[in-house]
Amino acid sequence: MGASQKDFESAVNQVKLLKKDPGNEVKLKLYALYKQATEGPCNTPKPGLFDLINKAKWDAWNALGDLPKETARQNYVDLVSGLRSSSDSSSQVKPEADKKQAGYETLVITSEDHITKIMLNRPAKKNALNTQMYQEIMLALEAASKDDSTITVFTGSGDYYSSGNDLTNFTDIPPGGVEEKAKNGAILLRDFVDCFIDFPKPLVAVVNGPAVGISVTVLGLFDLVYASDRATFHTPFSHLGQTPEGCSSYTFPKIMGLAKAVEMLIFGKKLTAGEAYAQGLVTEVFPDSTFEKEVWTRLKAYSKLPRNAMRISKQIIRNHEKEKLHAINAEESSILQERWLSDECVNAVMNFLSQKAKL
Ligand SMILES: CCCC/C=C/CC(=O)SCCNC(=O)CCNC(=O)[C@H](O)C(C)(C)COP(=O)(O)OP(=O)(O)OC[C@H]1O[C@@H](n2cnc3c(N)ncnc32)[C@H](O)[C@@H]1OP(=O)(O)O
Repeated sequence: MGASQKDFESAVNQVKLLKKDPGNEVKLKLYALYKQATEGPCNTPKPGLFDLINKAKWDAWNALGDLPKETARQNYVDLVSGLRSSSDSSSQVKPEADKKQAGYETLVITSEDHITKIMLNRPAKKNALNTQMYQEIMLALEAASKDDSTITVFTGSGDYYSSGNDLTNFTDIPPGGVEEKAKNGAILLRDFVDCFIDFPKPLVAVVNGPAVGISVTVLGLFDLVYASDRATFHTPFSHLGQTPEGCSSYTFPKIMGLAKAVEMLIFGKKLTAGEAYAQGLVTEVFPDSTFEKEVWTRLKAYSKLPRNAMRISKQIIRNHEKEKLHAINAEESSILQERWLSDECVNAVMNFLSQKAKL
């Protein structure tokens, strides 16, 4: 028998009493199930691109499609019951969690010296970007665009900058099947890259180690890229049956010339930091032993420059390309939507997942 209205109302009240913040992904699930259980399928207009929080809520609700109200009610009650038991058994907060800015689970965000630092924080998975991390990065960029920092910095925790898209993202198939999965992935990718195209302040990548896939391609949208001499830059798209994203089909040929861009984007040539510097993708390379010290000294000095002058200069330099970049991003995302359904891509991902294949 399904959950009664009373069970549902009691679960709604229990959510308010949870000892531990369940995180954004779970909160979105709760929101979507609540709306579905009380109002049925999503019936409101899609919020605008920059209304990130309401858009994330709308996407979550809309993703439930025609799920019956009774099932949504039951799923809500089950989810809350799971949260209650995990909240009760883990009320001792881990020291690491204390350091993180509230609300983020996959990132550590700090603000100091007028610099907002967004650190990718899944070191055990080489900072692979799962769905939650994509969403949190979009929220973090929106917040950084409005805070009082002058520059925003991305870096990775542990030995990697990032191993790119988390290939296990492909395993979580929604009720609408693989087509819906690919469609949602393309929407997420497009929204994610749009945030980088539109980011108004100087954006800096502190590439502390190897970078793979989408963590490399979006570098073409950054304003400074500092790399440790341990970093490498790898876009193994053909190996994965995939195609370029992050506007790299446009920015890479423009930055490094067609021949070198083809070597990376079609043939998957992995570049050392020195090669990436020679080809204009990296601004400067530092010895790993002094990387952090040198880079942060430099950035702290830059962060004292007048905020508005830097923002307006970025606008002048970048604005005339914005429309083109949005169009390229839309095209790359829609091509990838098809690619993700291809045998080539499915086989490559299965290969990674089954054998933990090294590229
Ligand atoms: C929705 C938007 C979609 C946008 C699309 C973007 C396209 C891309 O980004 S393509 C690039 C995708 N990335 C990869 O193909 C990299 C795959 N990973 C690897 O080849 C290797 O893991 C590595 C070379 C990065 C590191 O090798 P190493 O031997 O040093 O460490 P591992 O033992 O392999 O890794 C530790 C741990 O982390 C997991 N992991 C690492 N990278 C990923 C990843 N990209 N996706 C999922 N999981 C990853 C790895 O499986 C290990 O996990 P376990 O400890 O559980 O075995």
